Amino acid sequence: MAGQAEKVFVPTDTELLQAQSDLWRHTLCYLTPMALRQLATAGVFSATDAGTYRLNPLSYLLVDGVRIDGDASQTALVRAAASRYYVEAAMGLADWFRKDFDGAVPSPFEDVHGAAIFEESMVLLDPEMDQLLHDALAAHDHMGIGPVLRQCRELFDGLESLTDCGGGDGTTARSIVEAYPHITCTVLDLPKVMDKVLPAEEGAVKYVSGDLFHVVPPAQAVLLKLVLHFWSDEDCVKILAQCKKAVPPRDAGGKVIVIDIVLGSVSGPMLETQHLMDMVMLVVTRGRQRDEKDWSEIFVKAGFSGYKIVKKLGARAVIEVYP
Ligand SMILES: C[S@@+](CC[C@H](N)C(=O)[O-])C[C@H]1O[C@@H](n2cnc3c(N)ncnc32)[C@H](O)[C@@H]1O
Repeated sequence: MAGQAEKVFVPTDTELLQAQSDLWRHTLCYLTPMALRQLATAGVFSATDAGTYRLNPLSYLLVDGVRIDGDASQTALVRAAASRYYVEAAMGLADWFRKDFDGAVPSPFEDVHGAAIFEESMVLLDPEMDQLLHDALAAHDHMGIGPVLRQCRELFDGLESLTDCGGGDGTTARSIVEAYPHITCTVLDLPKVMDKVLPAEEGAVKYVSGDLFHVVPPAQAVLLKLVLHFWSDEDCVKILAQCKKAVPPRDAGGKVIVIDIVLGSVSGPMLETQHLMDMVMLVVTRGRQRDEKDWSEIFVKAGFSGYKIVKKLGARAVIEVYP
């Protein structure tokens, strides 16, 4: 209150010592990957009583060729996200915030490097990095459908057909058909992706080359797995509106299945992961991660009548959205 001396915050000795230790840890965390002992302390490896180190579930994901529901190695993702391209783009964030852009706002990545990830400009800038980005995307995307198939059976029960929108090389669709052979699956992706898939991969899954902003092949359900976080809210509404046109009414079993992060659905270190994933979308794309309110708003704007968070799976969630 005005006129009264402001109460000065005085931490206890315990708080002070904890704060100092935490500050050192945050400041020096760039050294963590540089020593086995540090990696073990951070939980990347497990230390044994014999003074050796062994793999744990986290480091197992860094073993080349490791297979869990298909290729599970996340090495490419780590190498891409820790590359100088990502770090320099993140360092450019402060300048990017202060700039006035004419027209479409580029991501900090585009602003710093003059190229956008997954676009032709990246191939021209650095073909090796472009390949690493694609490998990282595949590693990121391939992990995750197994738990959905095992833990969300109700999503697929009674489902006759599904379009995997932005379904990449069809890894997810093939896993769905293998687990639920009665489902007719179609994959929609850009011509440049489909050109590499077709015709070799034609089989139980149908592949369609197209643009999800224009038309989505009709099915009882449309799947958007790790697609919407790449796009702005405005673009998400456009994509979802196309998906809505592709599915029948709710009472005929029509639905859109969204698999993405719901910010705030978890706590502790996993919440920190969600927030870092939000930051990385800000740095390298024009998209973002969303909390439940954000999701709800774009579903309403796209004309859907309701939604249900079916399951939280790690940092991500599975949402059913009803026409
Ligand atoms: C992050 S990946 C997700 C891949 C896949 N859903 C998965 O989880 O394995 C996004 C996908 O959307 C595709 N995509 C991007 N823009 C698209 C568009 N306009 N029309 C169709 N697909 C598009 C990309 O080629 C890419 O395969």
